[in-house]
Amino acid sequence: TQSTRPQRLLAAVQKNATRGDPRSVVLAIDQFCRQKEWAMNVGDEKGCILDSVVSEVNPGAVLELGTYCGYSAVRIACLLPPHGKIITLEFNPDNAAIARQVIAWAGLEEKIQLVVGASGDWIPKIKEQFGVKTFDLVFLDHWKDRYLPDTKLMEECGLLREGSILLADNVICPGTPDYLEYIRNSPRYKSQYFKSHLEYTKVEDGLEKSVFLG
Ligand SMILES: CCCNc1ncnc2c1ncn2[C@@H]1O[C@H](/C=C/CNC(=O)c2cc(-c3ccc(F)cc3)cc(O)c2O)[C@@H](O)[C@H]1O
Ligand SMILES: [Mg+2]
Repeated sequence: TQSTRPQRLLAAVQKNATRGDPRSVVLAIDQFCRQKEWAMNVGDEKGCILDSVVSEVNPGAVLELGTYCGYSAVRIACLLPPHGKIITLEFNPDNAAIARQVIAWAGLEEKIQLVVGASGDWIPKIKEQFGVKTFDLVFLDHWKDRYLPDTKLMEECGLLREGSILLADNVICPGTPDYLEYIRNSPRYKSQYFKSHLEYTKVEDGLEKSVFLG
């Protein structure tokens, strides 16, 4: 039977990356996506911007919406401080199964909590289920029309504190117009656009970094 792209991406990690070496996993995925098949990972160029934001925030608690194959969860997790953790939500069980194996190959199972389910269902339950008070950093990379409703839900559920950082992928391509309009005009956020390119291409895209002001 025909394999899926996530399955072929995982095979490339297992073939080309060193077990327990997260940076070799990131490199193997980027090389696979550049040389073999494009896939919707945040990628190496926007990944460097993600790295700089993670390093600056030095987060103890990170939430990621949309794990896909685990590329950004691995990239974030290898920059976390010793007790830092990332909770990543993925509602497609096939993608979650691949991501779990990518995360295991990187040796980051202790730092990354992969939860299979929809963000809308899980955001209201995170506090009680995972003993998280608020998130220092949220990385949004799931369906683009869900960035805004999920941001409002995170506000309502008290998951954001003064100084929490939201970092959103794809605000240009595919685009998240309603989210951008809200976040850039809300007095409760201070936003900054980081111009870059769609992963593995020359097409414009970028990340929007927003600080919640409380
Ligand atoms: C109930 C839906 C909302 N809640 C959700 N909760 C948990 N996981 C969710 C999710 N939505 C989607 N997901 C998962 O995130 C992933 C989806 C990500 C969507 N991303 C994109 O569409 C995307 C698309 C592009 C893209 C850009 C240009 C192009 F020509 C083609 C594609 C580039 C990107 O960087 C992208 O992130 C999947 O694994 C999906 O199962
Ligand atoms: Mg993306």
